[in-house]
Amino acid sequence: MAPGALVESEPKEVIFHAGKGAQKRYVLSGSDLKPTFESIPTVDFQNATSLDIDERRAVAREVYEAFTKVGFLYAINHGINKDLQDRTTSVIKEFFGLPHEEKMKIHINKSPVIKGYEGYLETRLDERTPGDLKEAFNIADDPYDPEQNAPPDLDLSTYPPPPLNQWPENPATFRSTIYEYRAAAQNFASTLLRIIALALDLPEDYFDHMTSFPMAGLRALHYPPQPTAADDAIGIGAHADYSWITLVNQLTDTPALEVLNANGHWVPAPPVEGSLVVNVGDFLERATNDKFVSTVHRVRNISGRERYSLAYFFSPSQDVMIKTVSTCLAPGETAKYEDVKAGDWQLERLLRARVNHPTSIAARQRGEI
Ligand SMILES: O=C(O)CCC(=O)C(=O)O
Ligand SMILES: [Fe+2]
Repeated sequence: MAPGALVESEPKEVIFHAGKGAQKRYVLSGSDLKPTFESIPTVDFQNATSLDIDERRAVAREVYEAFTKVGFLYAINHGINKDLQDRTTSVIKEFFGLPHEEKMKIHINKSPVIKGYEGYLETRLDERTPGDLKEAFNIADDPYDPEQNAPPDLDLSTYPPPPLNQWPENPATFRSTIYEYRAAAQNFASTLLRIIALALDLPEDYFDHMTSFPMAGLRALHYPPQPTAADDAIGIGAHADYSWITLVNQLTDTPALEVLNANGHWVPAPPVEGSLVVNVGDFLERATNDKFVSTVHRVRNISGRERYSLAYFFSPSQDVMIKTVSTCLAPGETAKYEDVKAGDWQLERLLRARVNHPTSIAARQRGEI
């Protein structure tokens, strides 16, 4: 290269998956730079359930700031205790350490709702890579799992016949521990829903109806170390979440999560002991007419160490209509999005992201995706 030639150290655009498919964001520099975040704020939820409304409102103001400007926050004092976190980390590590054939017994292709074990390179969010360098275990809302206490009047006709979730035989305490964690995460999500309602100037119980049998999924993840900074390697390609909110527990101290700011720069979100990463998903972005941002993120494990994490995706019950919240529209302003049924919208996105799954192939043949 000639002396003085420009060295392109960063790609000029970032490609990510959000909404209906691949989108682009330009990487800005110099005078093009916009005001945007450079770090992830921390919000203390100690007072989120205080008996004093002013204290609850103070938490809501911080959540409003974080969700409008960043779309991500670190939550502390979220109520998931260290003992449960340690036991959860331990069963997850043990599960991923099982022989491949053992994990394949519960492969997602055996579940009509794409739940169970998913191996390395099976998803590919970034088409420039061979696939996402991670393995995962997924569960979702499943009325046939007694631990989920489905309401007696739930319309089962919207669910395929059992089995939906698939559980490994080992470790023996895997299922009970994962359900214990799910209950704790759901508890915090319910608190958060009330704080979000306050932040949007709504009655605190405004979103409570969404939780009668929420689409609450858990996804345990294992990312092996990837070759340092290789462009064609990624743990999970850049994407926005199809959830209402996501709670990510970075189970170990391995940094790898990165969040995209408005300038197309990646801001690290390293593990902070005792915290959960909370991010806005596409449903909440839609309902707030883009006031809260469903921010793009990715996982790149260049630490040289194994990384484990556990994401809890909270979405409303299947039959809830996602409508624009009135307080998010200025007088005369119209909603950017049409109303959608939560279950239909989520399923479509799930199927699009798993092109080779039998349920996706069948939906494509019927022209549904
Ligand atoms: O592992 C993480 O930190 C994040 C995972 C994630 O973004 C996802 O599963 O949607
Ligand atoms: Fe995500």
